[in-house]
Amino acid sequence: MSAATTEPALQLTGLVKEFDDRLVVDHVDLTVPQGAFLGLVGQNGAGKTTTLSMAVGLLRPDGGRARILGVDVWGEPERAGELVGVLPDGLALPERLTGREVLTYLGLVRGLPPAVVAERAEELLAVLELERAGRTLVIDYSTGMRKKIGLAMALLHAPRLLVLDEPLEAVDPVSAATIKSILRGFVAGGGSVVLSSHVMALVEQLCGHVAVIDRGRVVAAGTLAEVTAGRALEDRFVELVGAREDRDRGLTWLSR
Ligand SMILES: Nc1ncnc2c1ncn2[C@@H]1O[C@H](COP(=O)(O)OP(=O)(O)OP(=O)(O)O)[C@@H](O)[C@H]1O
Repeated sequence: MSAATTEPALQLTGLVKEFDDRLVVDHVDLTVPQGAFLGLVGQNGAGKTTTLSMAVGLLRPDGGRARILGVDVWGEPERAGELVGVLPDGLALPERLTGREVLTYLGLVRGLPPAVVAERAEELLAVLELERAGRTLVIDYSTGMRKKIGLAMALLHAPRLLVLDEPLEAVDPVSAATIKSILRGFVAGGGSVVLSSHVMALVEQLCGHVAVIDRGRVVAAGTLAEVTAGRALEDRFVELVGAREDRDRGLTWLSR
C-alpha cells in the first residue's frame, strides 16, 4: 500500500456534468477528510449517483477534478482504483457464478495472489454471513445478498476509501446491521467511507460528516453537528432543499 499521506480521502473540485444540455452536477466541491464517514444526502434526482460516479472514475466529468488520497482519479485511474472500493448504483453481477466464484474472479483480475484471494474471499463470506450464498448462484440472491456480495467485492482489494451508492437500500434489518458493523469497523481501522442515502436516521446513526446536495449543488457540508446545528437532520434537510409549500394541497377527493 502507498505511503501515509495527509491528503483528504476524497476531494472533489468544481465537478460538472451535463446531460442533454441540463446541468445535473453544478460545480461540486467536497472534501472528505481521512477517517471520515460521510453521508451524501439529497432528493431523488439531486445528483448523488452522478457525483459519486465521477468521484470514483466510472463517469467522465465535463469539468472539475476528483482526487482520492491525493491521486487524480482521471489522471492516474489505476492508482486511484487501488485506493478505492466502490459499490455502484445498480451493480451488474455475473448471475451464473456463485458468490465465491465472483470474488475469486475479481481478485485474480485485480492481480491479487490466488492464496490471498482465497483467504480473503472466505473471510468476507463468513463476516457477511454469506457462507451458504458462497455456493449459490448470484441469480438466486435476494436484494440484501446482492448488496452484501457487492460490498465484499468493494472490500476485497483492501481499499482505503469506500464509496457506496445506497448500500442499505431495500436491505432487511439483520443484513443492514451486519453491513453497518463492517463499515464502522472499516472506519475504526483507519479507512474512510462515503455513502449516499435517502434515510436521514441512518446517516445520523452512522456518519460523523454529512453533505447535502440539491439540484446538483452542495448546499451544506461538514460534520453532522455543523450541518444540523443541534436539530434533527431531517428538519435541516427539508429546510435546506426547500419544502414545497403546495405539497399538502390537492387530493381533496381522498378526504371524507
Ligand atoms: N445517463 C443519463 N442521461 C441523462 N440524464 C441522466 C443520466 N443519468 C442521470 N441523469 C439525470 O441526472 C439527474 C441526477 O441523477 P442522479 O441519478 O445523479 O440523482 P440521484 O440524486 O442519485 O437520484 P436518486 O436518489 O433518485 O438515485 C436526474 O435528473 C437524472 O434523470
